[in-house]
Amino acid sequence: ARPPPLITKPSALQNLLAETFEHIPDIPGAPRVLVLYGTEYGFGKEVASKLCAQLAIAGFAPRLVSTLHYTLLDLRKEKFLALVCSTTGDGVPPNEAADLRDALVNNKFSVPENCSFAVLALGDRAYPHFCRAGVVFDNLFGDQGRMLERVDIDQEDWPVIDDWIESFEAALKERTAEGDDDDDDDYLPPAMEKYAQAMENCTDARYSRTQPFKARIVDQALVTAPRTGKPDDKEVVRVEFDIEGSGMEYEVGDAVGVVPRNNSQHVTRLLLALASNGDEQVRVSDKGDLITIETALTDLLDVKTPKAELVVALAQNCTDKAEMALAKRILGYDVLRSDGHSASSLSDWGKDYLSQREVFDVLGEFVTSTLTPQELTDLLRPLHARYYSISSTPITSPTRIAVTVDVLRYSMLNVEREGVASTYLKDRCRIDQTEVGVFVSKNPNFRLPKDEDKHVIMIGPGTGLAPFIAFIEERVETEATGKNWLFFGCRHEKQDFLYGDRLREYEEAGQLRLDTAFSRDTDKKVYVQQRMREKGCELWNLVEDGAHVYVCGDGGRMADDVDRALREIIQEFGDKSEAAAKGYLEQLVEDKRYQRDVWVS
Ligand SMILES: Cc1cc2nc3c(=O)[nH]c(=O)nc-3n(C[C@H](O)[C@H](O)[C@H](O)COP(=O)(O)O)c2cc1C
Repeated sequence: ARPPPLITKPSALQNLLAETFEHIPDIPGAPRVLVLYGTEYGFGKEVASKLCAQLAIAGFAPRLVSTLHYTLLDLRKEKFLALVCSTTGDGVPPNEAADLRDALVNNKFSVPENCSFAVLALGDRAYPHFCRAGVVFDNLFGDQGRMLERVDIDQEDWPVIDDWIESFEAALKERTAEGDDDDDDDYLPPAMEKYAQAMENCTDARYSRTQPFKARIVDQALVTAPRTGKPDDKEVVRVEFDIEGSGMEYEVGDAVGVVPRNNSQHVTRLLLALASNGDEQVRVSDKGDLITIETALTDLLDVKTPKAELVVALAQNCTDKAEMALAKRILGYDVLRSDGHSASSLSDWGKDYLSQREVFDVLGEFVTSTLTPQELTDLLRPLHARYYSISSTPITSPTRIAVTVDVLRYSMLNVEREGVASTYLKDRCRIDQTEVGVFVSKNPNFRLPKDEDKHVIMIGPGTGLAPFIAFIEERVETEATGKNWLFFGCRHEKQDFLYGDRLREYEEAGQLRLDTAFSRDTDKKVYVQQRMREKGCELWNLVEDGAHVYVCGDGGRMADDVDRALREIIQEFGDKSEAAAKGYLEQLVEDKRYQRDVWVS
């Protein structure tokens, strides 16, 4: 799992929407609502624009403003405020929202009592600090005016976003209805006409999850040794896409979004469970086209991860006592007497239970319950794009994008399971035959130094090596004079030393300093952070000499361990107190000399 969808070029529709609501006039009788957004890649603005459109239709006068252009003190004049804010970097607000956050902190300012606000936080669960920027704003705003609980959005989960928009609108209506008698229910801002027309005429030019570029697979090669059948086998594959003619551009450090397709065997078994032949027509969203259930299950829906709502629906029409009891245990309440429980609530036991099962397993537990194809469609999550760090450089491959994919296969409840996108790319795509939907996802917080004489220190165990193979290639191609130093780790040198030969060649040519930690080849387990500590003095000297430090890979233990090792090295060799070492590292982050691209697997 990786970084987010990039809106490479804002679509004509998006521009128009944004323009419309940036200049909306004050309209007598229409309550003003300030819609602030903080975005790095444009999704926040897209969501905020949609919110404005819905509010305008509902008779409000929304004003769309970037957090960059908003003066904190003006909040005293607002009655209603919605903030849509994404999280970027290593859990920080987008650049354009950083000043507003600082202003709130420095002035100890919270939203005044007379202003009702709500926060929609955008993020991605694959990151360790899920939706942290939205959480921070929600806390800083204080408790006085909060009209709705904050909602945290995982990737582009439009159904949840739409629900939030609906709740926000309902809360506004409730508040403006009280004592407001000049409400004009028929009011529609004149600009909406332009908007409606644009909706019809507009062709969306960007590449995104919903409109990816169809890229042919031109290479696919294993970069680990062939599998031996042992439980700790690793299987990593390099896949190359041809993006010629797409107009897409990328830089090293960027990621590519891959739109996967589900395994047809998994689709078939769900169709069998529904007693469907796959041809029934369904709509995946209210405004979506009619498509067959087979297409919906193959291309648009997550057929693995069950939601609580699925259990609720199955419990509502099952006829067996044991099944009802199971539902009650999973949900923590009896669906026939919901007692105010929300459809998405689960007991702790239920969370654990569902986390170990796929949709098909859950259907199998409720055999007396039947769902129609449309009902199941409504109960499944959208199929998300998966993001992979790019392992090629446009200097040598401007029309090809390579990714390094860890193929996910595991056993759960004694059944063999597999990841969606990784097995799609490895097992179900063919060189020169398959076209895969892709789009570039910019990552401006993970960039090589512009100055080629700066040193770079890269820490990337496992598939965390993926972007660094491109970093190194680019530095070699551009004949960068700064040093390149890589810390790599994996379990076994012979089995899973990705790109081992290539890295050794760079090392032998004097283009790379390589330190490796093969954790299971020795009696005592050894990891990259130990190698860093062993070389602490040299590492410190290079950092003092202006080196940029990069970490990529598992954001769980590895990223924390590496961070701790860096602080200890700064403390010991820089002769600093613990607090001073922490401050030194924070300054490196501020100066964009310590950049991390980490995810939770
Ligand atoms: C480099 C990078 C870092 C990110 N870091 C986080 C993070 O720490 N926490 C999180 O919840 N989401 C993170 N995301 C995901 C974005 O918040 C999410 O994709 C969001 O929809 C992007 O919205 P925007 O286009 O308005 O910036 C990150 C995305 C990128 C590209």
